[in-house]
Amino acid sequence: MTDTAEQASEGSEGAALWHACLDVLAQDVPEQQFNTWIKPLVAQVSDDLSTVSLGVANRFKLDWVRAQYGTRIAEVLEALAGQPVQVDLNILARAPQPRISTTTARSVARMGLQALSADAAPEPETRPASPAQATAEPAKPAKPNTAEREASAFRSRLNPALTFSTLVEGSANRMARAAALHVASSPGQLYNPLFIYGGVGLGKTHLVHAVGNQLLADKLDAKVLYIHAEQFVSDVVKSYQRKTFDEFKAFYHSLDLLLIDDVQFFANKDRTQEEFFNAFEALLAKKSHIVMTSDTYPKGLTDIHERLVSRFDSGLTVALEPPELELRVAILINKAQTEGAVMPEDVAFFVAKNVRSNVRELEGALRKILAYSRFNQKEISINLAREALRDLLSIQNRQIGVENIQKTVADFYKIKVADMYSKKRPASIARPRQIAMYLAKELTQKSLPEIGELFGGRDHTTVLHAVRKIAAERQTVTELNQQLHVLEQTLKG
Ligand SMILES: Nc1ncnc2c1ncn2[C@@H]1O[C@H](COP(=O)(O)OP(=O)(O)OP(=O)(O)O)[C@@H](O)[C@H]1O
Repeated sequence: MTDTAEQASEGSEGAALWHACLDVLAQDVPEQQFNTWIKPLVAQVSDDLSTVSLGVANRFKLDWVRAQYGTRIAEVLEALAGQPVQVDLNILARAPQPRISTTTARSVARMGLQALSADAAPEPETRPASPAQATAEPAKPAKPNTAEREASAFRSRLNPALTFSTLVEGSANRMARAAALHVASSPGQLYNPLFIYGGVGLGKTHLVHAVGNQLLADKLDAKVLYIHAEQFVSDVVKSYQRKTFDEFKAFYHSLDLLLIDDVQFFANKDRTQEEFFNAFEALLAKKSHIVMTSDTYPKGLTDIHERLVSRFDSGLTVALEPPELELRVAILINKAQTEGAVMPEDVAFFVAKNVRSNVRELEGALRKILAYSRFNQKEISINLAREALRDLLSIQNRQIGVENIQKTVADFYKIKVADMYSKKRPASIARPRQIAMYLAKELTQKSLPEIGELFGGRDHTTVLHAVRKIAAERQTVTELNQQLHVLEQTLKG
C-alpha cells in the first residue's frame, strides 16, 4: 500500500473491508499472482459497503481480473461484509489516485464488471516476474550502479525476522534445529555440509536464515550469503553472458557461510552443477560452512551428478517432518501474539486439527482468522475460525466422507463394510463400528443424528456414546491411540 492509500484508509469501514479482503486473498492466491493482479487494484467502497468498485489500468487487465478473480473477490467481500456486495471493475482514468477511497452508494458507477471507458487505450502489459525474479529475496535491491561493489556484493540477503527465536521448536524440527544451531555457533567444524530436507512450507528457509542471522549476530564481519538455487542458476547464466566467471568464482569462494535453498533446482543444469561443485570444494577446503535445503534427501535427487549428490550427503543430513499437533498449536499461538492478537487455546487446537499439512498453510489460516476478527470486531472464537476457514474446511469435508471412513475402518479391522450398518453386536464388529463413528464425528462436519443415519439408522445417543467412549479410551490405551492415528493418516491421505 502506498502512503496515500494508508491515509485514505484511516478510519473508513470501506477501506477496512478492502484491506481485510486483501489479507484473505493474499492467502488464497499465489504470491506472484496476488502482487501482479490483485494488490494493484484501486478500490472504491460505498459507505454502506454494498458496492466495491475496482479500478484497473487497462482493458487487458480488466478482462483478466474479471475472469480469474472476479467471483472470488466478490465471495470474500460478501463473507466479510456479511451482506451482498456488488463488485464492479472499471478502467482507471490516468490521473494518479489513492488505492482506496470511499464514496456514497449512489456515486459508484454500477458497471457490472464492465469497462468504465471502453475507448481507454490498453497499455502494454507488464509481464509477471520470471521464476528467478519471483525467488524470495528478502533484501532490498542494490542501489543502482554507484553502490560500491564490495559492499553490495556481500549483502547477506538474510531476512532478519527469520531467527531461531521465532522458530517454534517441536519434535518435528528438533533435530534439524539442533544441528543448525550447532553450525551457527561453530561454523566450519561439525556437520559440513548440513543438508536439510523436507516438504513444502515446513520451515527449511526459515531455518537456514536463522543460521545466517545467528552467525552474523556473533560475528559481524562474517561473509554470509543466503541464496535460492534458482538465483544461483541465474548468476551462472549472467556470468556466462558477461564473461565474468572469475568474479563469480572469487565471490562465491570467499564466503564464510553459504546458505543455499532448494538445491533440487539444479537438476539438469550441468554448468551450474559444475560451478556449484567448484564452489563447494573451495569452501570446504577453507573450512567455510555450507548449509543446503532440498525437498528430498540427497539420494532422492534426480538429474544431479553423482559426485555432487555424494558430497551433499557427506556431512549431516536431517529431515524436517510435518509439524505435530502440539507444534502446530504452539506456532499458531506464537504467531498470533506477534501480530498483537490473542488466540485462545481451544481455537488454536481447532485450527491445528484442521490445518495439518504445513506451517505456511497454518499461517494462511491464521491470517484469515485475524482478518475476519479485525474486520468484524469480534473476538477470536471457534465459530469465527470456522467461518473464516469455511472454504478450507469444506474442501476437507468433501475429501473425507463417512462412507470412506466406514470402508477404511472395515478394511483395517477386517470386517465387512456392511457390518457398519448391521445390527450385529459381537465386540469384533461393534468396536470397529464405534471407532468409525468416532472418526466420522472427528473428521467430518456431520451431526450426531446424521452420523447415526449413515450407520444403519442408529439413534444419535448411540453415536454420542461411541464418540465419548473411544475419545476417553484413546487417552489411556496406547494401542488404540496408535490405531486411530494410522486410520486418521490413511483417511487424510
Ligand atoms: N517451527 C516454526 N515456527 C515458526 N514459524 C515457522 C516454523 N516452521 C515454519 N515456519 C514458518 O512457515 C512459513 C513457511 O516456512 P519456510 O518458507 O521456511 O518453508 P520451506 O520449507 O522453505 O518451504 P518451501 O519448500 O515451500 O520453500 C514461514 O513463514 C516460516 O517462518
